[in-house]
Amino acid sequence: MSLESWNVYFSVNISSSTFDQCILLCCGKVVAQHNWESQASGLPEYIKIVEVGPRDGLQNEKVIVPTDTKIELINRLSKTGLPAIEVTSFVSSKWVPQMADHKEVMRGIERHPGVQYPVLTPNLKGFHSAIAAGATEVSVFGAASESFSKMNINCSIEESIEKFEEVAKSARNMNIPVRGYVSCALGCPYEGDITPAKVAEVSKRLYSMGCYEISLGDTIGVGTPGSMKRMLEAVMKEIPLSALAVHCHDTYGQALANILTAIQMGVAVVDSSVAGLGGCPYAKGATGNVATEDVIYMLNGLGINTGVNLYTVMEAGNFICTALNKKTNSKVAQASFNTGTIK
Ligand SMILES: CC(C)(COP(=O)([O-])OP(=O)([O-])OC[C@H]1O[C@@H](n2cnc3c(N)ncnc32)[C@H](O)[C@@H]1OP(=O)([O-])[O-])[C@@H](O)C(=O)NCCC(=O)NCCSC(=O)C[C@@](C)(O)CC(=O)[O-]
Repeated sequence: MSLESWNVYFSVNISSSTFDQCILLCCGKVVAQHNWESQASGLPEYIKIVEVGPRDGLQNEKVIVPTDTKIELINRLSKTGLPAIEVTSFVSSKWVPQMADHKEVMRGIERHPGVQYPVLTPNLKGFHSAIAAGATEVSVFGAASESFSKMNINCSIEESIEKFEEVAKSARNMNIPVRGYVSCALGCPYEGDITPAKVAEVSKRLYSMGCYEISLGDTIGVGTPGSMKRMLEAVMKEIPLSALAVHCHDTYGQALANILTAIQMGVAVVDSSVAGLGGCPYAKGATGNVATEDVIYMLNGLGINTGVNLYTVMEAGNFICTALNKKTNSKVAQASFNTGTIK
């Protein structure tokens, strides 16, 4: 067991300064192993994590989360090294009551240099409110399924594209970057299978209107590495790889495998949610996003840099789970709690 070979064993609590870099032993068991060799395997050297917990993670919570708790969560996440934290949605409070305090959250957070704080804006009304509240980046959110588009944003795909074009035009005039989501990229709660060609078509339209990045959402977590590969192959014919992100829910326990498939294909942006919180109010039964902790743990093991400190993300996860009185969905956090490495 030598330091050089990274077989470093810790029998004490996780050290925040070394957590991202080392092999970890809890109670005599190896729980993490850094493997520099895999950097030579053609995987991206850096993966950007887009933290969607404060928005996607909380939007489905039945009990309204106090605004101060949301702000505290975002402030904690801002100190973890995460490069992007999705803060809230400027949507109708009748549709998503949990996001009704969007202005207060946006105005209340501490912004850290180098961290992006995007917010969801489905239309011009949402865009103008977001900008007035201080947003400096927005996301439009479309779908590759007609039925989901109707259920989620009350309009057809075509109508949604028209609304997004208005947002994109205003954003361009104000130098505001726009991110684009394509939901149901691997399946729809109402229509079932969605063709990769449809995902590619909607993605191309969002990219052509100026979205700098297209996040491909497995909204209900039904995808597998096989369907992820087929979908990405279709989308990559239309959009540069550097403009693609994946957004995987973990309903069927496939999220990490799907993300690994995507990064093996060169995707270098991954959405995730602290403590695996989340779900879409218009995708019944879909569980949370892949947990940020679990993604970072996997990427650390592959020797891929994220710039994110796993320990402080686990602390933020612990904070929000305590506030919500629920158990974390992160396997990594669960394992760490069980072995007493985080209290
Ligand atoms: C899109 C709308 C607003 C259309 O809603 P609508 O009812 O069709 O809109 P409307 O233009 O007819 O307006 C109706 C009312 O909504 C208001 N309104 C209109 N626009 C806004 C706005 N931006 N912000 C606040 N209020 C708004 C408007 O002012 C009016 O108010 P009223 O006169 O009745 O008092 C509605 O359908 C809505 O809010 N949907 C919620 C969608 C949502 O947030 N879904 C969850 C996020 S998407 C997701 O989770 C998937 C993702 C991104 O994570 C990726 C993945 O996993 O796949």
